[in-house]
Amino acid sequence: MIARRAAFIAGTAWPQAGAETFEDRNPATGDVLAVVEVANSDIVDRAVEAAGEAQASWAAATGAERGRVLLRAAALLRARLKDLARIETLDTGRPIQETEAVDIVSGAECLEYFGGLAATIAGEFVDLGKTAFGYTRREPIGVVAAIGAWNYPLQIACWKAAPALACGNAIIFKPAPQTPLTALELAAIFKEAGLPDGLFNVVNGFTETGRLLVLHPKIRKISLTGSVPTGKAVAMAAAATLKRVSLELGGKSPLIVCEDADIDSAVSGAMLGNFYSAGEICSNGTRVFVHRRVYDRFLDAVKTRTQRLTIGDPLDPRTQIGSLISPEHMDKVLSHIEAGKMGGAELVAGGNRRMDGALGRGCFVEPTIFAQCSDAMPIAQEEIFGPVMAVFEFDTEDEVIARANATPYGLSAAVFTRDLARAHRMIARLEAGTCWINHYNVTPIELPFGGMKQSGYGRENGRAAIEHYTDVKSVYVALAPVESPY
Ligand SMILES: NC(=O)C1=CN([C@@H]2O[C@H](COP(=O)(O)OP(=O)(O)OC[C@H]3O[C@@H](n4cnc5c(N)ncnc54)[C@H](O)[C@@H]3O)[C@@H](O)[C@H]2O)C=CC1
Repeated sequence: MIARRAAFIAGTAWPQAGAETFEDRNPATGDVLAVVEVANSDIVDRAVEAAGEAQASWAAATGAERGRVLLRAAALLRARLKDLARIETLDTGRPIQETEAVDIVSGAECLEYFGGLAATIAGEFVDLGKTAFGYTRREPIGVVAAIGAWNYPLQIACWKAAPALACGNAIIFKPAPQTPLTALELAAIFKEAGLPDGLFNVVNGFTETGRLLVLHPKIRKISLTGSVPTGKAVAMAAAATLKRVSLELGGKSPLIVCEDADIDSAVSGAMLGNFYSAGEICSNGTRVFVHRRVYDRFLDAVKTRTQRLTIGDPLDPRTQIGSLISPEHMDKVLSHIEAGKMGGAELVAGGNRRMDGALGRGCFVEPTIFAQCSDAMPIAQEEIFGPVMAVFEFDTEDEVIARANATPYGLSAAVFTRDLARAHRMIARLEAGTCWINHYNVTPIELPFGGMKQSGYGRENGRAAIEHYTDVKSVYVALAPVESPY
């Protein structure tokens, strides 16, 4: 029997009589995994009410008390890693070798990091001379809502919930409709870890449910992971109530391979930055700029290693490239590949949907490399969010920096070189919020993550996240009688 999944509010499943529903499918097979209730305005109101009721006493708890709950939740995530990774693989189509190695671990690390940090969240003392001093308090914002994308559902839920809860807020999370399952598992884990009811709620649905959250007068902040057009719509709608907004959006990031780079490492970085999760990663380095002197060597190596990748059943531990998220998304990716073929780029590897055997039931696309790309081609400008690498030649440092920055996005960038002075010089000139030197797509929780330009604003992870989940209250304390002209 296919499970029916309701919202999770005030510590319990919250079914809704007569609710509109949608089917959540495994994209690798087309099988229905669950029937999910769409949260309407009554459900969203109920979630906001539950969150508001719970938040005051959570804010009054000490940071250490809040941190202990997050640490217990992290331990439960680690204990259930295999089960959670399996659910994530069924829901996203991503290989089990990825979900077991990254998703659940990253979620647990985030809860551990902010669990540890919770007791250190503090304001500052300000000396104002003999007659006064001041201090600031870092106070929770109140009820916050977070809206997720479908590529890393559990990780996104943890990256938003951990700092929000550590700072004393209550949170309402809306997963992407393609991947509703693991947020509900996380809700159950929080409850088991002792998180008071009402502090972590889950509502499901599409754009309309998201809009209800963004417009709700009692929600004080929105954190979105999604596409650039959604980010703009959310920022505009949030202006009606002047909500605070954090946006983690898309990108078309540059990965630069200098002539003195370790080419094997650069190839590994470019493959990680284009084919991991079948390319469904916002920070991917989809524009690979290679110095003319090492261009052929790089291209030969990346072609050979890409053609060896194993496409297959996401549940098979040997599979390296799984299914894309949905037939609609696959069609979009395939049309970008067609545009690449028609637009004059040289197809070096891949370029097709895989239909053999059981793969025909899913959304499997070969890892694809285009070479001899020019900056004006659509595949060089549009975010594809699939396994498509575009390779460009360059001659000079100034030239490649200008070309790398010539995009409305600014999420990530990387430089591969053995000359560390050059690496730092180039990184300082690149317009991107998250950068790597001689690596790609590693995102340790300790480092802030986020974008510049149209890739969004606000930061997740690191101490920087605390600023985005707290308000600052300034307090002036007089130590002498009030001097007044009246
Ligand atoms: N920078 C980052 O951290 C990441 C960014 N992304 C970006 O996300 C995109 C892919 O994810 P999708 O789920 O297709 O993005 P999307 O923008 O279509 O949807 C994201 C979420 O927003 C909700 N939503 C859509 N319209 C809304 C509205 N008007 N008001 C409120 N909520 C709304 C959706 O239901 C979903 O939960 C890519 O462009 C990718 O670059 C994905 C992962 C990480």
